[in-house]
Amino acid sequence: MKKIVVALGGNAILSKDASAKSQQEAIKKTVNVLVEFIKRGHQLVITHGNGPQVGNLLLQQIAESTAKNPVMPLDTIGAMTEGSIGYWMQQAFNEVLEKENIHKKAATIITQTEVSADDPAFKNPSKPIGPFYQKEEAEQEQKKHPDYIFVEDAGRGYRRVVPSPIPKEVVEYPAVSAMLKEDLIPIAAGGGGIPVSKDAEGNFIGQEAVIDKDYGAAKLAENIKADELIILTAVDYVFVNFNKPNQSKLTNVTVSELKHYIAEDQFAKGSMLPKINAAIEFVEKTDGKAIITSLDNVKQLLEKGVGTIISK
Ligand SMILES: Nc1ncnc2c1ncn2[C@@H]1O[C@H](COP(=O)(O)OP(=O)(O)O)[C@@H](O)[C@H]1O
Ligand SMILES: NC(=O)OP(=O)(O)O
Repeated sequence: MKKIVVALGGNAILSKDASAKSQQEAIKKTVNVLVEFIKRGHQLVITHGNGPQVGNLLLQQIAESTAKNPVMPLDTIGAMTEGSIGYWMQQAFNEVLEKENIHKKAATIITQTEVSADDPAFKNPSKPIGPFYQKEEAEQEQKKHPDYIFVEDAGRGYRRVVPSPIPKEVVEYPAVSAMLKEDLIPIAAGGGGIPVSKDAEGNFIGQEAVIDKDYGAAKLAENIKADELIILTAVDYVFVNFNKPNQSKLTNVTVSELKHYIAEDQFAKGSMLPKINAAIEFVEKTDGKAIITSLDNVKQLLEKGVGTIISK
């Protein structure tokens, strides 16, 4: 039995259609795969992204806001998406667990993640949120919101970027550990957790930011002393020379080999690099392993250890 934190990428929740129904359907498919970990006796903690959802909800709020019904700050919108995605996920899990006759329950913890108020990320927004825009659409949006920053996102279009500070600690990690002791399945640190930092009195205050869920998952895995961090995305393996004729997959790789590949610029900044950095962070700080693979490959991973496996 292993204690495993799984970080779910965008395709596990959202395809092209952002309706609630469509996201719930995608989550049901995802959960049908994740239940394989439970069937094999592992303890599972689920973390998920919220980049599209947090940006979409903010746009909805801006469109309908009035003085009496103001737009919420990003930390609060982050909490709302942790709630909505967590709700979809726990409902899907509990349905599958019941069907499979497994006497366990999943539940969501609205999780805060402590960050430093003077993290340099606040002056250098890098986390893409919300929808993709064509170049002309992004220019129109920029005119409407002169303070926003739009960047090209890994060849997929333009997106707004917001600050994404590095997690220092997942505030509610003891609640996650307590749930595991009770044989429950926690859904926690969704969207990396709500970014908070301490004020002069030592009280937490929300920050206008969105944490990278892979960094949030790595910190949670470290905090709860997990055996494995599994980052599920759209590719079965991490590759060197990705999308080039000499592309080759990484199966078993060490942290020092990965650092060498980072120096060669092998991993795209807005997509694979944060996953690699999160994996390195977890492996360096613990005795655990990190795995990067796809949701489609989970059975192969469980049966044959197929995927990119990162160790010290
Ligand atoms: N070296 C690489 N090896 C594998 N995939 C890479 C590499 N560089 C960039 N990628 C891309 O990164 C993507 C994963 O990042 P992203 O789509 O942002 O993740 P998420 O699943 O969290 O939404 C992969 O699907 C792939 O297209
Ligand atoms: N918070 C976060 O990293 O979300 P995405 O993975 O959806 O971008």
